[in-house]
Formats: sequence, C-alpha cells, structure tokens
Amino acid sequence: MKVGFVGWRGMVGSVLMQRMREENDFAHIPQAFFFTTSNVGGAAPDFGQDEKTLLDANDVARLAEMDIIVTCQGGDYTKSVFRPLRESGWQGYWIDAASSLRMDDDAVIILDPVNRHVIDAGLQNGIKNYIGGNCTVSLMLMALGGLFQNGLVEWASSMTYQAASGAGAKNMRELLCGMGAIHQTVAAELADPAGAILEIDRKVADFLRSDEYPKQHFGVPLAGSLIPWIDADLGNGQSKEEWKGGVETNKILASKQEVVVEGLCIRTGAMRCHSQAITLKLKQDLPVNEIESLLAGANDWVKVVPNNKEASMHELTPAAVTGTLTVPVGRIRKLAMGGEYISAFTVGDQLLWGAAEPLRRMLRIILGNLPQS
Ligand SMILES: NC(=O)C1=CN([C@@H]2O[C@H](COP(=O)(O)OP(=O)(O)OC[C@H]3O[C@@H](n4cnc5c(N)ncnc54)[C@H](OP(=O)(O)O)[C@@H]3O)[C@@H](O)[C@H]2O)C=CC1
Ligand SMILES: N[C@@H](CC(=O)OP(=O)(O)O)C(=O)O
Repeated sequence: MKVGFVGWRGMVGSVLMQRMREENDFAHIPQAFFFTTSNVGGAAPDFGQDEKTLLDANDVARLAEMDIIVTCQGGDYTKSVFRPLRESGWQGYWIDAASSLRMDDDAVIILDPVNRHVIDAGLQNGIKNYIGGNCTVSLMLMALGGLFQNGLVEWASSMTYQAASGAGAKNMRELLCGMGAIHQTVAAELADPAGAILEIDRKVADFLRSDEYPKQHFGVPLAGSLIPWIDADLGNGQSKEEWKGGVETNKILASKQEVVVEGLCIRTGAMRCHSQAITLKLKQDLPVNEIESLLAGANDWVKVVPNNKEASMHELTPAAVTGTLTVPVGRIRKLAMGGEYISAFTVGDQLLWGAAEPLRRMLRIILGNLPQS
C-alpha cells in the first residue's frame, strides 16, 4: 500500500501529522510519500519512510502511483487535480479535508464514531472518495450523536460561536493582532486603576471603527466584536455554512427521513474551538436523565457536563477544551415550549474532530486496522 500525503504542512495537515505521530499511525503504513505544491525535490518530513524527498502534488502520473491519497491542501487543489486523476483511470482511495466533493453521490462524508455503518457500506459498495465533514456539523454530531443516531430529533436549531481557525492560520494571527492592538490603544489608561471606564470604552470603539485596526483577512474587526456571517452568501438570506448544517447532517446520518437542521453561524474571538447553542425538538418527551445517558453512551469522546454554573463555567468553554479530543455537551434542560424541547451547549476543537481526526481514522479503516469503537 502506497499512501500519499498532500497538504501535510498546512494548519489542518500539521494537526493531522501530530495526531498520526501520537497514534503511531505510520507503523501501519507500508509506504508513505509526501507531496508539495511549492517545494518539489525538497526534504520530506521524516516519519521513517523510504522516500525522503517531496514529490510534485500537481503531477497526476505520480499521484496515480498511490493506493490512497490523503489531502488537506484545500478545495482549489481538489478541484484542479481530482478529476484529471480519476479520468486517468486511477482507482485509489481519496481522503480529503476540503468541502468540494462532499455532496457528490460517489462520496461519503466521514465521521466514523457517528456513521461507521455508512462508511463500511460505502467501502463494500466500491466507493473510493471519503471526505471530512464541515467542522461545525461534525462537532454537533459528536456531541449529540446519542439523539441523532437514535432517530430522536425532529428538528434542531444551532446558533454557533465559531473560532478564527475555521478561516485559516492568517485569520488566527489577525485575531491576536487585533487583541494586542486594542490593548495598546488604552494601555496607559488601563494602568491607572482610577481611569474612567467610559473614556477607555470610547477610545476602544474609535479604534475598532478606524482604518488602523488590523482587518486584512476578516475584512472587519473580530477582536472586541463578532462577525454574523461565515462562508459564501447563497443569496436567499442563508450563508453556505448554515446550508451545510442541514445537508451534511442528513448525508452523514444517511437519514431516511430528513431531519431539519437550521440556525445562524457566527464568527467569534475564540482561537480553535467552535461552540454551539442548540435548541432541539425531540420526537418524544424523554426525561433529562435519559437524554443525558443516551448522549454519554454514544461515543468515547462526548462528555456530558452537569447543567450547573460551576461545571458549565469550567468544563464547557473553548479555554477548557482547546487542543483536546473531548467534546463536552451541557446546559441540557427542558425548555418552556414543552416537554419535547430541550437546550444544549457544546464545544469542540475544530482542528481535531472538526478536521484532522476523521481523516486519520478513515485512513486506518481503509488500511484495515481500526476496529469499531
Ligand atoms: N481551517 C480549518 O479549520 C478547516 C479546513 N479544512 C479544509 O482543509 C484545507 C486546508 O486548510 P488549512 O490547513 O487551513 O490551509 P493552510 O493554508 O494552512 O495550508 C494549505 C497549504 O498552504 C501551503 N502553504 C503556503 N505557505 C505555508 C506556510 N507558511 N505554512 C504552511 N503551509 C503553507 C502548504 O502547501 P505546500 O506545502 O504545497 O506549499 C499547505 O499545505 C481547506 O480545504 C479547508 O477547507 C477543513 C476543515 C477545517
Ligand atoms: N467554514 C468553517 C471551516 C471550514 O473549513 O469549513 P468547510 O470544511 O466546510 O469548508 C469555518 O469557517 O469555521
């Protein structure tokens, strides 16, 4: 088995490599090859493989030598290379973090703790394209799989608080520059405990609205503010990120009856954890303790957080979750609208379960050594 990696040094790719190292995945890969779009012939990262130089990621003939290609290079790369590769007769497995192929009929969206049966059926039916889901959708399903997988959800509305990392590494840097610049604007006043807060606030507001605020990548301030739109404008009042919530959830679950998933997607000043406040209408009036045990039993990574102030403040935040595979879900309670209506709040690292982790697990599934979890 020859496995080719494209996009291994980007943000998602680096997290993928880190996880593969931690899980000793390369021990299961007979031959690994690393590709590049910018440094052909340069030194490949050392994972103990024989091929020490970087190969050309745009060389279709070279790619076609691979049995499996794992790419985190991005949607434009997928669009330029995937079709010519398939048209050349390549029959290998394509594992991709980008959204371009997700909704194609000959592709499975991968999130094995939730849809291993869909993945296994795809493999049996000869499907060769396995695509990571949208980070927000994957994290919602990791958290609420116990309800969705048991067919208990009539509809869900998710209001998101999405991290800067979803927009890329440059955007994470811009968020931090914004934070630093805001602080600098009022550093002198802050140093004086008697400084008037309204004067500090006025200076901050003036700075946020000025051309001095660093906003090259987001276009508007994120630090000290938020951005109530993510991804393309579909022209019908919905953002593409919001559209993905519905279509990807149903495709991941292979729903026989469509579950309506709606909501608004909002960019906030977190680094790499997406949070979501979710309202669910269930098909039954289940007791809260039963809902909690269904959620807790759905996979090895979800963690139900008790619905009290102390636990919510300490366990249900980006600060607590960042860099971990744990997907906490809390704030679960019945809403005043009726016994079938519940609230939930969940947080997850969008570079781990939201991007890299489903890819490395899919690779292990194809290599035949990831048992059902
Ligand atoms: N960002 C996210 O949260 C998520 C992203 N995805 C998808 O993953 C794909 C990749 O995203 P992301 O990892 O953010 O992209 P990056 O921009 O971090 O990396 C993409 C490529 O850029 C090239 N590159 C150029 N300069 C640098 C540099 N200084 N450091 C590292 N790489 C550099 C590398 O290619 P080369 O080595 O060939 O030069 C790299 O593989 C996208 O399709 C995205 O949709 C999916 C889920 C979440
Ligand atoms: N759109 C997501 C990140 C992402 O890459 O999503 P997708 O894989 O669906 O393009 C965000 O901005 O938070």
